[in-house]
Amino acid sequence: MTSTSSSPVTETILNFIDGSYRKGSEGKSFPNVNPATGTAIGVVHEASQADVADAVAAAKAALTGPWGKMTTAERVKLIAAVATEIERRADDFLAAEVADTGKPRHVASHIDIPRGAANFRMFADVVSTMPGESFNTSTPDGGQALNYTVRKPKGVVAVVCPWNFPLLLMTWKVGPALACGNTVVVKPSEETPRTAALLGEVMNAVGMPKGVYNVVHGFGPGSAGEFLTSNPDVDAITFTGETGTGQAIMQKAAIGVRDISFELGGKNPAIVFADADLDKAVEGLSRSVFLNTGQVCLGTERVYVERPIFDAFVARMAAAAQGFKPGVTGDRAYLGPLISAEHREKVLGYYRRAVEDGATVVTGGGVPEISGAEAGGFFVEPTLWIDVAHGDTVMREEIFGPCCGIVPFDSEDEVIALANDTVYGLCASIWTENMSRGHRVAAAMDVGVCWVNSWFLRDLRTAFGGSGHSGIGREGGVHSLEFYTEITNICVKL
Ligand SMILES: NC(=O)C1=CN([C@@H]2O[C@H](COP(=O)(O)OP(=O)(O)OC[C@H]3O[C@@H](n4cnc5c(N)ncnc54)[C@H](O)[C@@H]3O)[C@@H](O)[C@H]2O)C=CC1
Ligand SMILES: O=C(O)/C=C/C=C(\O)C(=O)O
Repeated sequence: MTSTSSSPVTETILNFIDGSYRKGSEGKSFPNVNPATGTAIGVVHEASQADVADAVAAAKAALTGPWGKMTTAERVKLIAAVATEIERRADDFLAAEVADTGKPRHVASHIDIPRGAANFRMFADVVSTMPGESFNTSTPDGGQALNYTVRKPKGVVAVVCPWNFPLLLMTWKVGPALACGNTVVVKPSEETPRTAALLGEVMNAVGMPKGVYNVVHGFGPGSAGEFLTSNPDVDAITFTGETGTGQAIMQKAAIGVRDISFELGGKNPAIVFADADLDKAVEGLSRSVFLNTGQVCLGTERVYVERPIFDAFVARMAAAAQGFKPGVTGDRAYLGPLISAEHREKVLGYYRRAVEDGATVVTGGGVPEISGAEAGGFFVEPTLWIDVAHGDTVMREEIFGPCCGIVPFDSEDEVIALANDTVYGLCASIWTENMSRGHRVAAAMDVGVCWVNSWFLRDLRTAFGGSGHSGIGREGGVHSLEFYTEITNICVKL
């Protein structure tokens, strides 16, 4: 990405290494495709192994340069300036994110871009107010010792990102990493390279020292992702994406015993009790199934509904689903495309599989008829299934599309067992007007995050992450400090 243009849509997208934009040293590039039209709209310069090594070396050197010598107050001021600059350039970030993902502008302008800024501002606050820990300790000779901790940055952090909320998920990691004094090398998804590249301009504009923030473009295996995660000068790896990719990265992290933080896939359940406020439940769950065209790790793909309201709920959800309009850009009800032709093929494979396994399609189930510029986009219909069995593939595997299976249940114990019977453990939502039940069932969910009568309601200070195949570790607020800092305990004999 050039540092001067304000029209990112047609730009060449470059790596950002040691404060400068660079082509890949091996001359390789790949197209950047707009998923809403299926057309190439840019060229991304792929980083070679040598480029990735340069980025890591720049990040390592920056740790002992002006960045490493800053006080916390100076560092936090710079981080807050990054947030302000993202806000000032919100239109550029919005254009870049919409071009890469095809998502509705109102989604990117209300979720992706503001969170990009908030992730820096919140972690600047957390680090400024970070308390230390101390203990007075009795010693064997009848005296006293004082134990206290100091936190230090871990070093060079590799940040490997997905394509569904590119700026949001990248800054969710870069914000705390920098606030804690680390340096980063970011590997954005090959599908969505623009906002990570654009953030380099922001870093230079606020005076971030060179080498603190670096971006390398490319793919996973045999490309920038693998080059980065296997570089021995990377001290820690934070990753959001597919569970299988997490396993591959974990193997690389084992060499050199590097720390990892993983936020992986999910097969998130929702439980709707008969006493739920149906309006609230349908509004919340249609958002959780269809927002971002279902490409949300927190999205709901299994809905359990208490039998007395099952038919009414299904009818209301079908009406809500039909309100999402794939391909109708500019309409408030616009349902964006899936990220790529390949991902659409994967989702359509699940659509076919559901029917083969005996599901009844309540609505959707295929590819919408679209004319005009969006005819080549990677759209699918919002889809709901009933008559799905617990063991069906579409009820067990993460699909990452705008679809879910809806299943009736008869008792609280039964539904808790069904909801928890998965290898994943990212999130759940419970819908009931009986708050004792809400608290009780929420606590029984084997997940990292459980919402009651809401979904994706985020307070950035809270612990965020998943258990089982959904991840390792928690980020958010002070929890991020556990991953992005190393503690030295100092024991002073008094
Ligand atoms: N937040 C989530 O839970 C997400 C889940 N997914 C799921 O994952 C599926 C595949 O999507 P992808 O974009 O291919 O996800 P992915 O997990 O393969 O890719 C995420 C990031 O990891 C990088 N990567 C891939 N393999 C790597 C390796 N061996 N070493 C280092 N880096 C590597 C990619 O280049 C990208 O930057 C989707 O169909 C969807 O079901 C995708 C994105 C986000
Ligand atoms: O709010 C967040 O921090 C994260 C939201 C979404 C995801 O993590 C995801 O879809 O991967």
